[in-house]
Amino acid sequence: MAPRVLISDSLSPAAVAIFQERGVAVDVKPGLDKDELARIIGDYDGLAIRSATKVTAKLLEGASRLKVVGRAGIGVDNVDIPAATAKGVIVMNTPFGNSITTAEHAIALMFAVARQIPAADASTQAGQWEKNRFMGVEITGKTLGVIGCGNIGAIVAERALGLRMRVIAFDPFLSPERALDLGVEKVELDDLLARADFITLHTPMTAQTKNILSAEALAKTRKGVRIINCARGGLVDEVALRAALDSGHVAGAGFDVFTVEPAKENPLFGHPNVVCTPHLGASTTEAQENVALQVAEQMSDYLIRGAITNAINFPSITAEEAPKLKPFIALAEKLGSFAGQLTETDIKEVRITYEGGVAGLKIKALTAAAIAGLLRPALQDVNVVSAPIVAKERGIVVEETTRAAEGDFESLITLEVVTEQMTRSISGTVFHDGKPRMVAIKGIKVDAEFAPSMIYVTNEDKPGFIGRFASLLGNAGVNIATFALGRDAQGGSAIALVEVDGEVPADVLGQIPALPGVKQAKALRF
Ligand SMILES: NC(=O)C1=CN([C@@H]2O[C@H](COP(=O)(O)OP(=O)(O)OC[C@H]3O[C@@H](n4cnc5c(N)ncnc54)[C@H](O)[C@@H]3O)[C@@H](O)[C@H]2O)C=CC1
Ligand SMILES: O=C(O)CCC(=O)C(=O)O
Repeated sequence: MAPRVLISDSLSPAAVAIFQERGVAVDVKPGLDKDELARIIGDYDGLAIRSATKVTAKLLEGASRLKVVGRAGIGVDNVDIPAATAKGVIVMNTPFGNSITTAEHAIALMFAVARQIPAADASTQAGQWEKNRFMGVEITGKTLGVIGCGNIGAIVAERALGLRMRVIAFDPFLSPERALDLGVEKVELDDLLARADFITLHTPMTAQTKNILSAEALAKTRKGVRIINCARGGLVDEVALRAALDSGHVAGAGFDVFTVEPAKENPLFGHPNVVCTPHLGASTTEAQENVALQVAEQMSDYLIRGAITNAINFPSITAEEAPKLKPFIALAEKLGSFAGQLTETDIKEVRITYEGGVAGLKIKALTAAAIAGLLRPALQDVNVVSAPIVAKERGIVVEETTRAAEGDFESLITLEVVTEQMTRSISGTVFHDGKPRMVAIKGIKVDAEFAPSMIYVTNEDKPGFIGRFASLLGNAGVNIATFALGRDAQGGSAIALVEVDGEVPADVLGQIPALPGVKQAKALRF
């Protein structure tokens, strides 16, 4: 069945065409209320949104088929990422498609505030011709303080330099080299507050940036400063800003984003030196076409081919990598599953070694698959997206090593699982037939495929075991499909991996350890 996507916000129609071209069924239902959306979300594999749809933990509860949320835009603060991750839903955005447009909006607001253009327009069109009321300021030669100098902040900085402004930037992650390249001066926040004639915000909304322009920070700004916010409501304390505007300390503000949106009322509304737009930063035909095309391409690539681009909660996998990675993802998950089915105590550490060709693939995705397989016998709901977080929450240390091929295999994955009692290890590879195989357990060589129903036996390498074991299964009507054996030395420790048809009855499994020399017998399912 073709994957099905719901577009729940206003997206350019270009997205629909892309989904359909790629074989994804698509329904367009912008403006649903949260109950209506909750009622139908269970029918969809993908959800394409802008900023209006709120993807909450509650909505995700009913999203039984959902695999991907695609944000046609940058900020994903309307998506509960931890809840999506816990549910195994990939969240992707389009990090560049609307940056130029949003930067241009910030510059537009800066001019609008500097020259009070909206108020002057309203007055002129009302026939008032108030030439003396509107005295602006030049921006040439003024200092622009950019808070957050990433994609959009950097474009704003470039444009502002072109307008002959001086640009200073506060961004803890801006390297001195990048600052030099851009021609901006990297400064501390207090320095920026003290020096800037205009301040423009371009950070995401995080615990660190929330209220970054608090009452206290606003008090450190220059008298006559003008503040532009095209990033997120809540970066600036709106009540404190209104007070600073009323007192005349802040000369003007241009706001596109508000703490509560849609903003039907707001402390800033009604002040003569405030210019507001209804979150229009990304609203140009060009940007909307860019983000709609990009999100539809990314979501289709994931749903049809397993390629992951611009995911917030999973490493990227290109369309070329996806088919190469797929059999190794299956291998990693099955190796994890083998160890997980045998492990009954708390896991302390997981070490995964990637040797040869597989070491050149996206090992983060492989590790996530191995951990998902490992934890699933204990936690049914864990999946490739949520596994790394679940492991972290449980204090499991995960160590990855990559190296050149050392043994007989072009590619080899070895998983070691450390518990209080023991370290368990299993190695596997993928042969040219694309099927994952176990090639060593506890360092003992074997050659076995993963089958739906298997029995794993560890025993002493003594004559007679195979006959007695086969008779026990035969007498119980359990048919052996394949039988793989391995041992570390003649008369030493041996293992058997036996594929059987159908489930192994519990009473039959219970009789195996009573056979002479048998140490352990476990039924495994893959
Ligand atoms: N008004 C609108 O319609 C739009 C708003 N946006 C908003 O703009 C924001 C920025 O977008 P991009 O530039 O593409 O993101 P980006 O990730 O490229 O840049 C964000 C920058 O903020 C910096 N930053 C993070 N924490 C900081 C802190 N505590 N102090 C100072 N700087 C900090 C980062 O180092 C980074 O350089 C988005 O998160 C989104 O919320 C984006 C597009 C449209
Ligand atoms: O989709 C929109 O109109 C808002 C864009 C935005 O805020 C973002 O991309 O972060």
